Amino acid sequence: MGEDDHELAARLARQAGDRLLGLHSGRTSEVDPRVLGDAGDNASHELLLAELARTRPRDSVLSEHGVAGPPRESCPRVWVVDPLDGTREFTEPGRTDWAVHVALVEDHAVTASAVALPARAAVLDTGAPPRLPSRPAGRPRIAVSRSRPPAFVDEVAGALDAETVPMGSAGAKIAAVVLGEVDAYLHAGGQYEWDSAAPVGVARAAGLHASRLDGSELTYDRADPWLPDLLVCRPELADALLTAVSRTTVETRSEVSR
Ligand SMILES: Nc1ncnc2c1ncn2[C@@H]1O[C@H](COP(=O)(O)O)[C@@H](OP(=O)(O)O)[C@H]1O
Repeated sequence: MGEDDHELAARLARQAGDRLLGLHSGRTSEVDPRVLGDAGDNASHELLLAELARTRPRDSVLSEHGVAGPPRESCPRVWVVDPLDGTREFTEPGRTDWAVHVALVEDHAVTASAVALPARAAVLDTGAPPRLPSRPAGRPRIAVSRSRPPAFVDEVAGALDAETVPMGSAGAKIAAVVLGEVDAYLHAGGQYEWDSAAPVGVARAAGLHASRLDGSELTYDRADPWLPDLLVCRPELADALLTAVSRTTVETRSEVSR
């Protein structure tokens, strides 16, 4: 029997990650970060699209950098991929908070996915999700964007006496929750389906809570891929975090600001 969808997602995320690491090893200090970031986005995107066309020719693909395969509207299986999440961090020497996302979406839900963290030599996938470690004693830790931390998070952190942990890449932040390095990831103000589909699939498979900030379902493969806010956290913190978010006075959503 050939690879199942979980195995395929994991293999493609790993291979794309290896290709990205290869670009790092050929780097010289003179390389313009924007050129390196674009080279990474393109190389990973091309690898993922070529392999998906070869192994799943009847499926549709929605990538941050383009679409492929049959039209999404008529296709029951859609791969939602982010070839390089955390492009900025990828270009900064020594950082490990960047990722490759590969997710299969059926009926608006993620049914198989993988997140590669190439600089940590790790791939998390829905076929063999990691076991959530028990939470260490101490204040809760909330991962937030290092470049665009949402203003309301300080209010939420205050309500839970939590500390915030700035980090790049939605995939790296959700992986940090899955691996027990932080307890939650909060985001608002803008994102697209490819930023969260694969890591949310892995988080759910590992038993974590994942939702919009109002507690509603995260749904994928919609006509408009804009998906501006989310909460991923340990299940025991979900009620407290959703309540704290609902009580914030700072604007939590900016659906019009893309
Ligand atoms: N306000 C916003 N609008 C659109 N995309 C956003 C955004 N804030 C974060 N993102 C995207 O979400 C991903 C993680 O962001 P962050 O590191 O700030 O947490 C990044 O994806 P890419 O690196 O694939 O572009 C970033 O572009």
